[in-house]
Amino acid sequence: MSRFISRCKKMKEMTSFPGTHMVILSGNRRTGLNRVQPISTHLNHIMVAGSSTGHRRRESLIGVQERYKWDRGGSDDSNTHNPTRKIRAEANCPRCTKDMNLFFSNRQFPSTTDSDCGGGGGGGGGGGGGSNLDPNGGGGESGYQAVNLCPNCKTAYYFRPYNTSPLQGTFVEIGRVSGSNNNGVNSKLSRRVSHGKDGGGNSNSNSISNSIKNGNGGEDFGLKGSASNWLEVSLWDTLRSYNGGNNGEPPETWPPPVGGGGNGNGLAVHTPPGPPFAPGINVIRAPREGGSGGVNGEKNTWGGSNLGKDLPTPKEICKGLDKFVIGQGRAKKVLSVAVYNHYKRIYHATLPKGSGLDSEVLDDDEAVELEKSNVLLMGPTGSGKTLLAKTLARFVNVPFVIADATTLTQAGYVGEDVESILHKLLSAADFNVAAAQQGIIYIDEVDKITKKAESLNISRDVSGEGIVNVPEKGARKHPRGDNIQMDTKNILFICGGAFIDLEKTISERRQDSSIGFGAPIRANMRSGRIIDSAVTSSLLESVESSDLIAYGLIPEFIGRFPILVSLSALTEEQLMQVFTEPKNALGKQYKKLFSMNNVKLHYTEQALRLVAKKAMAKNTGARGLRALLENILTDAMFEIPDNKSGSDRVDAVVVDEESVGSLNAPGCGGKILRGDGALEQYLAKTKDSMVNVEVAQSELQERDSDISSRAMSM
Ligand SMILES: Nc1ncnc2c1ncn2[C@@H]1O[C@H](COP(=O)(O)OP(=O)(O)OP(=O)(O)O)[C@@H](O)[C@H]1O
Repeated sequence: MSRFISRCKKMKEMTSFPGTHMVILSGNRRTGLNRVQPISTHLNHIMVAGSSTGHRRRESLIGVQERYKWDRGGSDDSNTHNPTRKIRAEANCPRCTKDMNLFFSNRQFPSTTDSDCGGGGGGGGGGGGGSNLDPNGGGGESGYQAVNLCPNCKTAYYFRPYNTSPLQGTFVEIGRVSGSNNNGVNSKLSRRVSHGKDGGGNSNSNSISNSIKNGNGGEDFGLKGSASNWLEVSLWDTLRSYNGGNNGEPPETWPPPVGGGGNGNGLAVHTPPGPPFAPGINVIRAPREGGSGGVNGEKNTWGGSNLGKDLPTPKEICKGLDKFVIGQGRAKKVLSVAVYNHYKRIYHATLPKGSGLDSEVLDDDEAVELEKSNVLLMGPTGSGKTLLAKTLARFVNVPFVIADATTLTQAGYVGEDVESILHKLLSAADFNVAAAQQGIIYIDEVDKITKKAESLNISRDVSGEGIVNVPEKGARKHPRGDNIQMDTKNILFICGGAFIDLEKTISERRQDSSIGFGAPIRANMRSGRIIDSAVTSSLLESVESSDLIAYGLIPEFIGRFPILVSLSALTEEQLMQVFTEPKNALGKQYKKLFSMNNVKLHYTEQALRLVAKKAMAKNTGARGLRALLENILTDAMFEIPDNKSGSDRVDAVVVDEESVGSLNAPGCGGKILRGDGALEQYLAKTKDSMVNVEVAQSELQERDSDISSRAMSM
């Protein structure tokens, strides 16, 4: 019981942490020390230097200036009509979310929103950098005045603000520093950006600045004017256009959005990969190296709430699922809505209140906090629970991992624990913490752990809310190792289980309906007869939390899963469809495998039906199909790689009824056809024999009718 409770509580813990992901700063200009309202783990704290409004403010900021040794560039604090404020914000790195200092000046802020903004402008050093980067000696037009380097993941950014309250702007990722030189931008980075003219000062930084400015054939595409269009690249539109000829399903590998990579400007425009950035914050990613993966080989485009308004609608998601999953119409619908709502909720939480950006939300609703809705899938083995969860993750382009509830342990036991599952998720996200924090974790076999519950031993506070420290190296106990903090608030948990005989528990609850539905089921149960699968499905559709508690799951755990979805066992017809129809159909997979040896693979319809019947008899659903097919084809797969020629060459492998055998006995396996044109000859022959069978049958019918008419006339 204790281990079970503990496991459940861990899951509960993981599903309940709150967290903040906002990237918007709100400044309080009157104090001169702008602090972020409690909204951001990404931009935590802001300080402003240089002011036109009084000594108190200036004094309070001197310390800040000295502390960070800001280069004042071309600004003149005494020029009260044209002041430039230099700003340091404590932020979280858009890539790894760890703390970093963000330096910039206000000189690019629009005057309408910031009346004391003016010309001039210098820059500050960021992270490990620290120099005036304005190529025009501090008064240039680029708007990039400082390199900000994340001390943790060594990613270098420019930050270009365009509004102060709330602070909004653009992170421009310059690249990532490899090696151990943290003192600014190292040679790798400088090589990548070395096209610019040297404006003096720190040469690396200057060339970075200039390369961004001049990267597009010397034109300043530097995030003014056209930049806003440039930044409004829609990931989903990109996806759609990318998939123009691909029927709208998600790509195997997500493409860099339009404008990235090869557009000549040396930068890829990406929706940020991780934290749910509000519309006011953009991230422009550095170009990929080698054409795939991120700068360090990692995937650098993630979706989730970053899709914003381009998040596919439930109908679009459902339509996409249809391409991969046979049947399960109701489950697809419920899941599409759940996933859509999940990421919509995260996206809306990032919108600055009262900014007008969240205009769809009525004022009265602003105080309403939306809770996460994790999903519990109930259905027999091989009905598509895991497949649905995996395909959903693919559609919204978030990292996905599968864990097994039976191996979930409390710390100290052998097996997986919360930290290792989260580490897996991090790994699936290429260690992009922010992306992992929006990933999907599928926990299989949650029904199995109920029976193992032994005694109550709670090692963690069940209502515990906070951040999970995930050891960087993935080991569970890693006292001296570095930890990566992960907030589980926005991780979507989908749990699955077969819940064998749950229908009986449901039917017991419904026993008050002594006439109609409940009665025949109880009669069946009393007589020990198997409940018809259609009746089972209907019962499971009416499952309630109380049924699951009666079944053995603990209430606290069930409480975390407001969305209950049942899946039905696939019918024979649907199992046949699984062979041929889905995008990644089993039949197609084996055909591909054989084609790699230049061998054709042919299944007859009767053979597939027989395989489906066998899977039904074994109660393994679609999961059993692969094992059956594998058995049938093993000998052929053993044979075909030995390359032969002429009449010995394997032309094709045919799977017919004989290959499959009978319900209880194996068949002879795939038939190997040798020699050129062997398959055509086989098909012609079987067509002939099928025609012959049809002729024989019609002759038989004629004879029968002849006999009956003769009988009538007698
Ligand atoms: N509805 C379906 N449509 C298409 N393929 C399916 C479907 N259900 C299962 N499959 C196939 O069967 C395999 C196993 O399915 P899946 O892992 O999703 O089953 P499950 O319901 O999660 O089973 P288990 O409870 O045993 O984990 C998948 O790889 C998939 O190819």
